[in-house]
Amino acid sequence: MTEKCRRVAPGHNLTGVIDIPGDKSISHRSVMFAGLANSMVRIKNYLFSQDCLSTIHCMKALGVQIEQDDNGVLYVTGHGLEGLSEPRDVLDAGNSGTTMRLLTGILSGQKFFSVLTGDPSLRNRPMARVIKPLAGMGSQIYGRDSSKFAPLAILPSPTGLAGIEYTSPVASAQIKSAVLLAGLFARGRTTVIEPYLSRDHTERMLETFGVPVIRRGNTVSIEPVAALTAPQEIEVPGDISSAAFWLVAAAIIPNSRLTLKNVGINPSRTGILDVLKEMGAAITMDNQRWSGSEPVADLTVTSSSLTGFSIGPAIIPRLVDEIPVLAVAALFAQGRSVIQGAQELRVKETDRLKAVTAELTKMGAKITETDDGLVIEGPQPLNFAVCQSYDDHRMAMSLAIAGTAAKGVEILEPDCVAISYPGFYSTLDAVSNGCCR
Ligand SMILES: O=C(O)C1=C[C@@H](OP(=O)(O)O)[C@@H](O)[C@H](O)C1
Ligand SMILES: C=C(OP(=O)(O)O)C(=O)O
Repeated sequence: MTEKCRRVAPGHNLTGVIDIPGDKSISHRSVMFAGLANSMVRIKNYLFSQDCLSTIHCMKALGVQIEQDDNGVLYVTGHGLEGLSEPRDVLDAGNSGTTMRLLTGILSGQKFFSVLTGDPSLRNRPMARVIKPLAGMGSQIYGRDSSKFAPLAILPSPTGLAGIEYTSPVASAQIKSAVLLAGLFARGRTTVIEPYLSRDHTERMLETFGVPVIRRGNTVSIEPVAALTAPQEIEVPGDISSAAFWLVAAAIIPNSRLTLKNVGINPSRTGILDVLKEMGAAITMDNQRWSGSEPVADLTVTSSSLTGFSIGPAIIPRLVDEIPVLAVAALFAQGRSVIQGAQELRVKETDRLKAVTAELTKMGAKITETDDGLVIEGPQPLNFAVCQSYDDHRMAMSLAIAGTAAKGVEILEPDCVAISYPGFYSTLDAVSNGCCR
């Protein structure tokens, strides 16, 4: 049953231990890569959220065998790099930009016709950013409005794909990954150069599947291989973007202490830890270990007094999805916080700069939207408000944390949290009542 609105009560001293659900980016990639290999891969801690279910559905429609056992372990059996088959229907990426853009890279290297679509939000997100480099490799992709938007029709390339050296104007792991995945089907070397390093899960997973990857700063190159060599098992680390809500909540709500288990701490994702620590947050890291090619740790955060921060374009790719909740942290910090270079937020599930400004203003925040960021004056007295999530999961969860830390909030269209974090509200209830373990 879908809820029209959800009331979140003010909370105090959040305590407990939270098992952080699997990383969304790595979950998508694990099923895509395993689907291009030719022996069964066991995937543990896969994120069964709506976005990652979209990836499973699309890969199944492309002929990959995917089964799940009662413990939530996935068993994925592909038929090799040339083993995908023409889907009998339109592929639906739902709300997931990652599914659509990465699949566009894979599909542009196939010898069959396919069409990719998504929900109204995804059909409004820019796709020319992947079509342009892929067309440069010889792929044939057509989209709505002069190939700016989905639905996308992908035809077999008459010439086959050729490697490219592509300098991306945007630091985007989705663009980089789409080009590298197409590179698996291309003649010669494929290179992507980014202005700043975006998350590098694709590079790490390429290596796990036996593809030699050459990396120098923000430049990455691969050569095609005859076949991917699959690991027997992938264990997906917990998602630091989901952990971020609890990091901020425990940092700003007095007398809180939360331990977050099994969080991915890949350096291309840990911008949120750097900024919170610079603000004065008390965060410790224990039990550092490896989960395959990805580093993980348990994080403990206790409440403390915070000060404002100032961040610019270099760190944005390392915390791009955490900016809405970082804006919430800024509401509780002494002094001004400034975020610059975050124009990419305008092309996410909704325009997140606009949405954060509009909704936190309703709660009494002093926040100004700039062309590429936000300026937030903290701390201000905050009030209860009815706020819109814009059906954007990160907006809904950020508003829930703001309401918990302030005087409560009523969130419209609250169910979208299931896009990346289906158990979010039950975990919030549990830590608010101190009964999370
Ligand atoms: O590659 C990925 O898994 C992702 C990359 C980021 O998008 P961009 O590549 O558009 O920056 C991020 O916002 C998204 O949630 C997941
Ligand atoms: C932007 C996001 O995801 P995607 O681009 O995959 O829709 C997100 O999870 O915040």
